[in-house]
Amino acid sequence: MDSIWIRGKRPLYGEMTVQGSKNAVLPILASTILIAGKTTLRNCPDISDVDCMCRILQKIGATVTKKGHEICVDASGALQSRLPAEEVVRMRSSIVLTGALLGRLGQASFCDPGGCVIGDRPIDLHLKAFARFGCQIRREDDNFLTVFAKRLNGVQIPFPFSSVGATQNAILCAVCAKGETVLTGCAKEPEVVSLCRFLNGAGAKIEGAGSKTIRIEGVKKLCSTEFSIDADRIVAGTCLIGVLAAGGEAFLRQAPIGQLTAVIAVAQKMGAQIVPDSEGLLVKRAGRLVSPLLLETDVYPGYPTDLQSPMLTALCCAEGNCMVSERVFNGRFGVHEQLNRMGAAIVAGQTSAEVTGGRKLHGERVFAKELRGGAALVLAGLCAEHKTVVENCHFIRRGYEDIVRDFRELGADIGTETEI
Ligand SMILES: CC(=O)N[C@H]1[C@@H](OP(=O)(O)OP(=O)(O)OC[C@H]2O[C@@H](n3ccc(=O)[nH]c3=O)[C@H](O)[C@@H]2O)O[C@H](CO)[C@@H](O)[C@@H]1O
Ligand SMILES: C=C(OP(=O)(O)O)C(=O)O
Repeated sequence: MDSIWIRGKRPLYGEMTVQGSKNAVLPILASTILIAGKTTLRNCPDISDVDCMCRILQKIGATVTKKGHEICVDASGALQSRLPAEEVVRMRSSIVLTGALLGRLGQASFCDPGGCVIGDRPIDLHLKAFARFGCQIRREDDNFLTVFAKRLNGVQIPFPFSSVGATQNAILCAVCAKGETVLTGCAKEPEVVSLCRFLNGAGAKIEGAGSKTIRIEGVKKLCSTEFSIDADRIVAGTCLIGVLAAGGEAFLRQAPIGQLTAVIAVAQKMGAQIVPDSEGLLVKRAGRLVSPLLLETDVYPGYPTDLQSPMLTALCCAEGNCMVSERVFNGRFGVHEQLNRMGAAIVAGQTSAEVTGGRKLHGERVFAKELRGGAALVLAGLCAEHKTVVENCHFIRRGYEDIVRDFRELGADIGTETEI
Protein backbone atom coordinates (compact mmCIF):
# COMPACT_ATOMS: atom_id res chain seq x y z
CA MET A 1 0.00 0.00 0.00
CA ASP A 2 2.32 2.81 -1.06
CA SER A 3 -0.31 5.03 -2.64
CA ILE A 4 -3.77 6.03 -1.56
CA TRP A 5 -6.41 7.45 -3.90
CA ILE A 6 -9.32 9.60 -2.81
CA ARG A 7 -12.34 10.93 -4.72
CA GLY A 8 -13.21 13.91 -2.60
CA LYS A 9 -15.82 16.59 -2.14
CA ARG A 10 -18.22 14.51 -0.11
CA PRO A 11 -19.03 15.03 3.55
CA LEU A 12 -18.13 12.33 6.07
CA TYR A 13 -20.76 10.41 8.03
CA GLY A 14 -20.30 7.40 10.27
CA GLU A 15 -18.36 6.04 13.20
CA MET A 16 -14.77 4.88 13.64
CA THR A 17 -12.73 3.59 16.58
CA VAL A 18 -9.51 5.41 17.46
CA GLN A 19 -6.42 3.13 17.54
CA GLY A 20 -3.85 2.95 20.36
CA SER A 21 -1.30 5.74 20.59
CA LYS A 22 2.02 5.58 18.70
CA ASN A 23 3.76 8.08 20.95
CA ALA A 24 2.55 6.31 24.10
CA VAL A 25 3.37 2.75 23.08
CA LEU A 26 6.90 3.37 21.73
CA PRO A 27 8.54 4.60 24.97
CA ILE A 28 6.61 1.98 26.94
CA LEU A 29 7.90 -0.77 24.64
CA ALA A 30 11.43 0.65 25.06
CA SER A 31 11.05 0.66 28.84
CA THR A 32 10.09 -3.05 28.97
CA ILE A 33 13.80 -3.87 28.91
CA LEU A 34 14.07 -2.45 32.44
CA ILE A 35 11.90 -5.37 33.54
CA ALA A 36 13.77 -8.67 33.85
CA GLY A 37 10.51 -10.53 33.25
CA LYS A 38 7.39 -10.47 31.08
CA THR A 39 5.31 -7.46 30.05
CA THR A 40 1.96 -7.66 28.29
CA LEU A 41 0.74 -4.56 26.44
CA ARG A 42 -2.81 -4.32 25.08
CA ASN A 43 -4.35 -1.93 22.54
CA CYS A 44 -1.01 -1.54 20.72
CA PRO A 45 -1.44 0.11 17.31
CA ASP A 46 -0.48 -2.05 14.31
CA ILE A 47 1.91 0.50 12.75
CA SER A 48 5.37 0.29 11.22
CA ASP A 49 7.07 2.22 14.07
CA VAL A 50 5.85 -0.44 16.51
CA ASP A 51 7.20 -3.16 14.21
CA CYS A 52 10.53 -1.32 14.14
CA MET A 53 10.66 -1.03 17.94
CA CYS A 54 9.83 -4.75 18.29
CA ARG A 55 12.64 -5.65 15.86
CA ILE A 56 15.11 -3.59 17.90
CA LEU A 57 14.00 -5.29 21.13
CA GLN A 58 14.50 -8.70 19.47
CA LYS A 59 17.88 -7.75 18.03
CA ILE A 60 19.20 -6.75 21.46
CA GLY A 61 18.03 -10.01 23.02
CA ALA A 62 14.40 -9.71 24.19
CA THR A 63 11.69 -12.13 23.09
CA VAL A 64 8.73 -10.35 21.51
CA THR A 65 5.40 -11.97 20.64
CA LYS A 66 2.72 -10.05 18.79
CA LYS A 67 -0.88 -11.25 18.53
CA GLY A 68 -3.31 -8.72 17.07
CA HIS A 69 -3.10 -5.64 19.24
CA GLU A 70 -1.38 -7.43 22.12
CA ILE A 71 2.41 -7.47 22.46
CA CYS A 72 4.33 -9.54 25.03
CA VAL A 73 7.96 -8.73 25.75
CA ASP A 74 10.16 -11.04 27.77
CA ALA A 75 13.40 -9.28 28.65
CA SER A 76 14.53 -11.75 31.32
CA GLY A 77 17.51 -13.05 29.28
CA ALA A 78 20.87 -11.37 28.63
CA LEU A 79 20.64 -8.16 26.60
CA GLN A 80 23.24 -6.41 24.48
CA SER A 81 23.94 -2.69 24.81
CA ARG A 82 24.54 -1.82 21.11
CA LEU A 83 21.41 -0.69 19.28
CA PRO A 84 21.15 -1.80 15.61
CA ALA A 85 21.89 1.21 13.40
CA GLU A 86 19.71 0.00 10.52
CA GLU A 87 16.61 0.28 12.78
CA VAL A 88 17.64 3.26 14.95
CA VAL A 89 17.90 5.54 11.91
CA ARG A 90 14.27 4.78 10.99
CA MET A 91 12.67 6.17 14.10
CA ARG A 92 13.10 9.05 16.56
CA SER A 93 11.82 7.19 19.59
CA SER A 94 14.70 4.72 19.34
CA ILE A 95 16.58 7.32 21.43
CA VAL A 96 14.42 6.39 24.43
CA LEU A 97 15.95 2.90 24.40
CA THR A 98 19.23 4.46 25.55
CA GLY A 99 17.79 5.53 28.93
CA ALA A 100 16.26 2.08 29.36
CA LEU A 101 19.54 0.32 28.47
CA LEU A 102 21.45 2.57 30.90
CA GLY A 103 18.95 1.66 33.62
CA ARG A 104 19.26 -2.06 32.86
CA LEU A 105 22.93 -2.50 31.85
CA GLY A 106 24.68 0.76 32.73
CA GLN A 107 25.71 1.11 29.07
CA ALA A 108 24.19 2.01 25.70
CA SER A 109 25.76 2.42 22.25
CA PHE A 110 23.75 4.10 19.54
CA CYS A 111 23.88 6.26 16.43
CA ASP A 112 21.77 9.36 15.68
CA PRO A 113 18.04 8.51 15.71
CA GLY A 114 15.85 9.08 12.64
CA GLY A 115 12.22 10.20 12.63
CA CYS A 116 10.11 12.71 10.76
CA VAL A 117 11.98 15.44 8.88
CA ILE A 118 10.41 18.43 10.60
CA GLY A 119 13.42 20.60 11.48
CA ASP A 120 16.43 20.22 13.76
CA ARG A 121 16.13 17.38 16.22
CA PRO A 122 19.31 17.41 18.31
CA ILE A 123 19.81 15.09 21.32
CA ASP A 124 21.82 17.50 23.48
CA LEU A 125 19.25 17.51 26.32
CA HIS A 126 19.32 13.70 26.43
CA LEU A 127 23.12 13.63 26.62
CA LYS A 128 23.22 16.35 29.30
CA ALA A 129 20.73 14.37 31.37
CA PHE A 130 22.85 11.20 31.04
CA ALA A 131 25.94 13.18 32.12
CA ARG A 132 24.05 14.42 35.21
CA PHE A 133 23.39 10.82 36.20
CA GLY A 134 27.17 10.33 36.25
CA CYS A 135 27.50 8.76 32.80
CA GLN A 136 30.54 9.19 30.59
CA ILE A 137 30.09 9.64 26.86
CA ARG A 138 32.53 8.34 24.25
CA ARG A 139 32.34 8.87 20.47
CA GLU A 140 33.27 5.67 18.59
CA ASP A 141 34.96 5.53 15.17
CA ASP A 142 31.76 4.46 13.40
CA ASN A 143 29.74 7.53 14.52
CA PHE A 144 28.23 5.61 17.40
CA LEU A 145 28.11 7.14 20.87
CA THR A 146 28.69 4.96 23.91
CA VAL A 147 27.23 6.18 27.18
CA PHE A 148 28.21 4.29 30.32
CA ALA A 149 28.28 4.50 34.09
CA LYS A 150 29.37 2.17 36.90
CA ARG A 151 26.25 3.09 38.81
CA LEU A 152 23.42 5.56 38.16
CA ASN A 153 22.89 7.93 41.07
CA GLY A 154 19.74 9.97 41.74
CA VAL A 155 20.20 13.62 40.71
CA GLN A 156 18.47 16.96 40.15
CA ILE A 157 17.97 17.86 36.50
CA PRO A 158 16.53 21.23 35.48
CA PHE A 159 15.46 21.01 31.82
CA PRO A 160 15.88 24.43 30.17
CA PHE A 161 12.85 23.76 27.92
CA SER A 162 10.29 21.04 27.42
CA SER A 163 11.36 17.86 25.63
CA VAL A 164 9.14 14.80 25.61
CA GLY A 165 11.92 12.36 24.72
CA ALA A 166 14.52 13.81 27.11
CA THR A 167 12.01 13.78 29.99
CA GLN A 168 11.21 10.13 29.21
CA ASN A 169 14.90 9.18 28.99
CA ALA A 170 15.68 10.85 32.33
CA ILE A 171 12.75 8.99 33.95
CA LEU A 172 14.07 5.68 32.58
CA CYS A 173 17.54 6.36 34.00
CA ALA A 174 16.05 7.34 37.37
CA VAL A 175 13.61 4.50 38.10
CA CYS A 176 16.35 2.05 39.15
CA ALA A 177 19.04 4.63 40.10
CA LYS A 178 20.30 4.90 43.66
CA GLY A 179 18.37 7.51 45.61
CA GLU A 180 15.99 10.28 44.60
CA THR A 181 15.88 12.12 41.26
CA VAL A 182 14.06 15.41 40.83
CA LEU A 183 13.37 16.57 37.28
CA THR A 184 12.18 20.14 36.71
CA GLY A 185 11.05 21.80 33.48
CA CYS A 186 9.58 18.42 32.41
CA ALA A 187 7.34 17.82 29.40
CA LYS A 188 3.70 17.51 30.52
CA GLU A 189 2.50 15.52 27.50
CA PRO A 190 0.04 12.64 28.12
CA GLU A 191 2.68 10.24 26.73
CA VAL A 192 4.99 11.11 29.65
CA VAL A 193 2.09 10.46 32.03
CA SER A 194 1.26 7.07 30.49
CA LEU A 195 4.93 5.99 30.62
CA CYS A 196 4.97 6.80 34.36
CA ARG A 197 1.66 4.99 34.95
CA PHE A 198 3.12 1.94 33.24
CA LEU A 199 6.38 2.07 35.23
CA ASN A 200 4.55 2.59 38.54
CA GLY A 201 2.46 -0.49 37.71
CA ALA A 202 5.76 -2.39 37.42
CA GLY A 203 6.90 -1.17 40.86
CA ALA A 204 8.55 2.20 40.13
CA LYS A 205 8.04 5.15 42.50
CA ILE A 206 7.30 8.18 40.33
CA GLU A 207 5.27 11.21 41.41
CA GLY A 208 4.25 14.37 39.58
CA ALA A 209 3.94 13.11 35.98
CA GLY A 210 1.87 15.62 33.99
CA SER A 211 3.37 18.55 35.94
CA LYS A 212 6.65 20.40 35.43
CA THR A 213 8.31 18.61 38.38
CA ILE A 214 8.68 14.84 38.55
CA ARG A 215 10.16 13.05 41.57
CA ILE A 216 11.45 9.52 41.29
CA GLU A 217 12.63 7.35 44.15
CA GLY A 218 14.91 4.67 42.70
CA VAL A 219 13.84 1.05 43.32
CA LYS A 220 15.97 -2.13 43.19
CA LYS A 221 13.99 -3.76 40.38
CA LEU A 222 10.81 -3.63 38.34
CA CYS A 223 8.39 -6.58 38.10
CA SER A 224 6.34 -8.22 35.34
CA THR A 225 3.19 -6.28 34.54
CA GLU A 226 0.28 -5.74 32.12
CA PHE A 227 -0.89 -2.43 30.67
CA SER A 228 -3.38 -1.06 28.14
CA ILE A 229 -2.17 1.70 25.79
CA ASP A 230 -4.23 4.93 25.64
CA ALA A 231 -6.09 5.88 22.48
CA ASP A 232 -4.13 8.06 20.06
CA ARG A 233 -4.94 11.76 20.50
CA ILE A 234 -3.24 12.64 17.20
CA VAL A 235 -5.19 10.05 15.17
CA ALA A 236 -8.42 11.19 16.87
CA GLY A 237 -7.47 14.79 16.06
CA THR A 238 -6.74 13.91 12.42
CA CYS A 239 -10.21 12.37 11.99
CA LEU A 240 -11.82 15.31 13.81
CA ILE A 241 -10.08 17.73 11.44
CA GLY A 242 -11.13 15.56 8.47
CA VAL A 243 -14.80 16.02 9.42
CA LEU A 244 -14.20 19.70 10.15
CA ALA A 245 -12.68 20.23 6.69
CA ALA A 246 -14.95 17.97 4.59
CA GLY A 247 -18.14 18.57 6.60
CA GLY A 248 -20.51 15.91 7.95
CA GLU A 249 -21.06 14.17 11.26
CA ALA A 250 -18.98 11.39 12.80
CA PHE A 251 -18.56 9.60 16.09
CA LEU A 252 -14.94 9.00 17.08
CA ARG A 253 -15.16 6.07 19.49
CA GLN A 254 -12.54 6.06 22.28
CA ALA A 255 -11.26 9.53 21.33
CA PRO A 256 -9.28 10.73 24.41
CA ILE A 257 -11.39 13.87 24.91
CA GLY A 258 -9.46 15.15 27.92
CA GLN A 259 -6.27 15.25 25.81
CA LEU A 260 -7.89 17.16 22.93
CA THR A 261 -8.98 20.37 24.65
CA ALA A 262 -6.89 22.72 22.50
CA VAL A 263 -7.86 20.97 19.25
CA ILE A 264 -11.56 21.01 20.16
CA ALA A 265 -11.36 24.74 20.99
CA VAL A 266 -9.90 25.54 17.54
CA ALA A 267 -12.41 23.28 15.75
CA GLN A 268 -15.32 24.95 17.57
CA LYS A 269 -14.01 28.38 16.63
CA MET A 270 -13.96 27.21 13.00
CA GLY A 271 -17.58 26.06 13.03
CA ALA A 272 -17.61 22.50 14.40
CA GLN A 273 -20.01 21.26 17.02
CA ILE A 274 -18.42 18.80 19.40
CA VAL A 275 -20.45 16.58 21.70
CA PRO A 276 -18.30 14.48 24.06
CA ASP A 277 -19.69 11.46 25.90
CA SER A 278 -18.28 8.63 27.97
CA GLU A 279 -17.50 6.51 24.88
CA GLY A 280 -15.98 9.08 22.58
CA LEU A 281 -16.73 12.26 20.74
CA LEU A 282 -19.28 13.34 18.14
CA VAL A 283 -18.06 15.94 15.67
CA LYS A 284 -20.40 17.78 13.28
CA ARG A 285 -19.80 20.52 10.78
CA ALA A 286 -22.79 21.50 8.68
CA GLY A 287 -22.51 25.28 8.33
CA ARG A 288 -19.69 27.65 7.35
CA LEU A 289 -16.05 26.76 7.91
CA VAL A 290 -14.27 29.89 9.15
CA SER A 291 -10.62 30.60 9.83
CA PRO A 292 -9.46 31.11 13.44
CA LEU A 293 -7.15 33.88 12.00
CA LEU A 294 -4.23 32.72 14.18
CA LEU A 295 -3.07 29.19 15.02
CA GLU A 296 -0.11 28.65 17.34
CA THR A 297 1.29 25.23 18.18
CA ASP A 298 2.70 24.73 21.64
CA VAL A 299 3.74 22.10 24.14
CA TYR A 300 0.89 20.29 25.95
CA PRO A 301 -1.77 21.41 26.79
CA GLY A 302 -1.35 23.80 23.84
CA TYR A 303 -2.33 23.01 20.25
CA PRO A 304 -0.16 19.98 19.26
CA THR A 305 2.51 20.43 16.61
CA ASP A 306 1.64 16.93 15.29
CA LEU A 307 -1.78 18.29 14.21
CA GLN A 308 -0.42 21.44 12.59
CA SER A 309 -0.12 19.93 9.08
CA PRO A 310 -3.58 18.30 9.12
CA MET A 311 -5.05 21.65 10.24
CA LEU A 312 -3.29 23.44 7.33
CA THR A 313 -5.64 21.54 5.00
CA ALA A 314 -8.76 22.73 6.87
CA LEU A 315 -7.41 26.31 6.93
CA CYS A 316 -7.02 26.29 3.13
CA CYS A 317 -10.73 25.56 2.76
CA ALA A 318 -11.95 27.94 5.52
CA GLU A 319 -13.26 31.48 4.93
CA GLY A 320 -10.58 34.02 5.85
CA ASN A 321 -6.81 33.94 6.06
CA CYS A 322 -4.75 32.49 8.90
CA MET A 323 -1.26 33.03 10.36
CA VAL A 324 0.18 29.76 11.61
CA SER A 325 3.00 29.91 14.10
CA GLU A 326 4.94 26.67 14.68
CA ARG A 327 6.59 26.99 18.09
CA VAL A 328 7.92 23.48 18.64
CA PHE A 329 9.88 22.51 15.48
CA ASN A 330 11.73 24.77 13.07
CA GLY A 331 10.87 23.05 9.78
CA ARG A 332 7.35 21.68 9.91
CA PHE A 333 5.72 23.29 6.87
CA GLY A 334 7.23 20.92 4.28
CA VAL A 335 3.81 19.76 3.10
CA HIS A 336 2.78 23.25 1.98
CA GLU A 337 4.34 22.77 -1.49
CA GLN A 338 2.23 19.66 -2.14
CA LEU A 339 -0.91 21.38 -0.83
CA ASN A 340 -0.20 24.34 -3.12
CA ARG A 341 -0.07 21.93 -6.08
CA MET A 342 -3.65 21.01 -5.14
CA GLY A 343 -4.75 24.66 -5.26
CA ALA A 344 -3.83 25.89 -1.78
CA ALA A 345 -2.12 29.25 -1.32
CA ILE A 346 0.31 28.89 1.56
CA VAL A 347 3.43 31.01 1.95
CA ALA A 348 5.65 29.29 4.49
CA GLY A 349 8.89 30.12 6.25
CA GLN A 350 10.63 27.94 8.83
CA THR A 351 8.40 28.67 11.79
CA SER A 352 5.40 30.53 10.39
CA ALA A 353 3.07 30.35 7.44
CA GLU A 354 0.34 32.53 5.93
CA VAL A 355 -2.60 30.51 4.69
CA THR A 356 -5.07 32.10 2.28
CA GLY A 357 -8.48 30.62 2.95
CA GLY A 358 -11.44 29.93 0.71
CA ARG A 359 -9.41 27.89 -1.80
CA LYS A 360 -11.01 25.23 -3.96
CA LEU A 361 -8.68 22.23 -3.85
CA HIS A 362 -8.40 19.95 -6.88
CA GLY A 363 -7.17 16.37 -7.18
CA GLU A 364 -3.48 15.86 -8.01
CA ARG A 365 -0.77 13.23 -7.68
CA VAL A 366 1.08 14.36 -4.55
CA PHE A 367 3.92 12.95 -2.47
CA ALA A 368 4.04 12.40 1.29
CA LYS A 369 7.43 13.29 2.72
CA GLU A 370 6.71 12.58 6.37
CA LEU A 371 3.99 11.21 8.63
CA ARG A 372 1.64 14.09 9.52
CA GLY A 373 2.22 15.92 6.24
CA GLY A 374 1.11 12.68 4.55
CA ALA A 375 -2.08 12.64 6.64
CA ALA A 376 -2.68 16.30 5.69
CA LEU A 377 -2.57 15.29 1.99
CA VAL A 378 -5.17 12.56 2.58
CA LEU A 379 -7.41 15.18 4.23
CA ALA A 380 -6.82 17.49 1.25
CA GLY A 381 -7.92 14.64 -1.03
CA LEU A 382 -11.16 14.35 0.97
CA CYS A 383 -11.90 18.04 0.31
CA ALA A 384 -10.67 18.21 -3.31
CA GLU A 385 -12.61 17.93 -6.53
CA HIS A 386 -11.85 14.81 -8.64
CA LYS A 387 -9.24 12.19 -7.82
CA THR A 388 -6.17 12.69 -5.64
CA VAL A 389 -3.38 10.13 -5.39
CA VAL A 390 -1.05 10.37 -2.40
CA GLU A 391 2.24 8.57 -3.01
CA ASN A 392 4.83 7.39 -0.42
CA CYS A 393 2.21 6.31 2.07
CA HIS A 394 4.72 4.19 4.02
CA PHE A 395 5.33 7.44 5.92
CA ILE A 396 1.65 7.47 6.97
CA ARG A 397 1.88 3.79 8.08
CA ARG A 398 4.46 4.89 10.68
CA GLY A 399 1.65 6.27 12.81
CA TYR A 400 -1.76 5.42 11.30
CA GLU A 401 -2.84 1.80 11.49
CA ASP A 402 -5.09 2.07 8.44
CA ILE A 403 -6.09 5.59 7.43
CA VAL A 404 -8.03 4.20 4.44
CA ARG A 405 -10.15 1.98 6.73
CA ASP A 406 -10.73 4.86 9.16
CA PHE A 407 -12.04 7.26 6.51
CA ARG A 408 -13.97 4.51 4.69
CA GLU A 409 -15.83 3.93 7.92
CA LEU A 410 -16.79 7.59 7.69
CA GLY A 411 -18.09 7.05 4.15
CA ALA A 412 -15.14 8.43 2.19
CA ASP A 413 -14.47 7.22 -1.35
CA ILE A 414 -10.87 6.20 -0.67
CA GLY A 415 -8.70 3.18 -1.42
CA THR A 416 -5.20 1.84 -1.89
CA GLU A 417 -3.09 1.45 -5.02
CA THR A 418 -4.31 -2.09 -5.74
CA GLU A 419 -7.93 -0.91 -5.74
CA ILE A 420 -7.56 2.06 -8.12
C1 LIG B 1 7.99 9.54 19.33
C2 LIG B 1 7.45 10.78 19.92
O1 LIG B 1 6.91 10.78 21.02
N1 LIG B 1 7.51 11.87 19.17
C3 LIG B 1 6.93 13.11 19.64
C4 LIG B 1 7.94 13.80 20.56
O2 LIG B 1 9.14 13.97 19.81
P1 LIG B 1 10.49 14.39 20.57
O3 LIG B 1 10.54 13.73 21.88
O4 LIG B 1 11.58 14.14 19.61
O5 LIG B 1 10.25 15.93 20.72
P2 LIG B 1 10.84 16.92 21.83
O6 LIG B 1 9.75 17.26 22.78
O7 LIG B 1 12.10 16.34 22.38
O8 LIG B 1 11.21 18.18 20.95
C5 LIG B 1 10.76 19.48 21.27
C6 LIG B 1 11.76 20.51 20.82
O9 LIG B 1 12.95 20.35 21.57
C7 LIG B 1 14.09 20.30 20.74
N2 LIG B 1 15.10 19.42 21.37
C8 LIG B 1 14.74 18.19 21.82
C9 LIG B 1 15.67 17.38 22.41
C10 LIG B 1 16.99 17.84 22.56
O10 LIG B 1 17.87 17.16 23.08
N3 LIG B 1 17.29 19.09 22.11
C11 LIG B 1 16.39 19.90 21.51
O11 LIG B 1 16.72 21.02 21.12
C12 LIG B 1 13.55 19.71 19.42
O12 LIG B 1 14.38 20.03 18.35
C13 LIG B 1 12.18 20.38 19.36
O13 LIG B 1 12.33 21.67 18.81
O14 LIG B 1 7.39 15.06 20.97
C14 LIG B 1 7.12 15.97 19.89
C15 LIG B 1 6.62 17.26 20.50
O15 LIG B 1 5.42 17.08 21.14
C16 LIG B 1 6.11 15.37 18.93
O16 LIG B 1 5.98 16.21 17.83
C17 LIG B 1 6.57 13.99 18.46
O17 LIG B 1 5.52 13.36 17.75
C1 LIG C 1 6.95 13.77 14.71
C2 LIG C 1 6.34 12.62 14.93
O1 LIG C 1 6.92 11.43 15.18
P1 LIG C 1 8.46 11.10 15.48
O2 LIG C 1 8.85 11.89 16.68
O3 LIG C 1 8.41 9.64 15.78
O4 LIG C 1 9.26 11.43 14.27
C3 LIG C 1 4.85 12.53 14.94
O5 LIG C 1 4.33 11.53 15.46
O6 LIG C 1 4.19 13.44 14.40
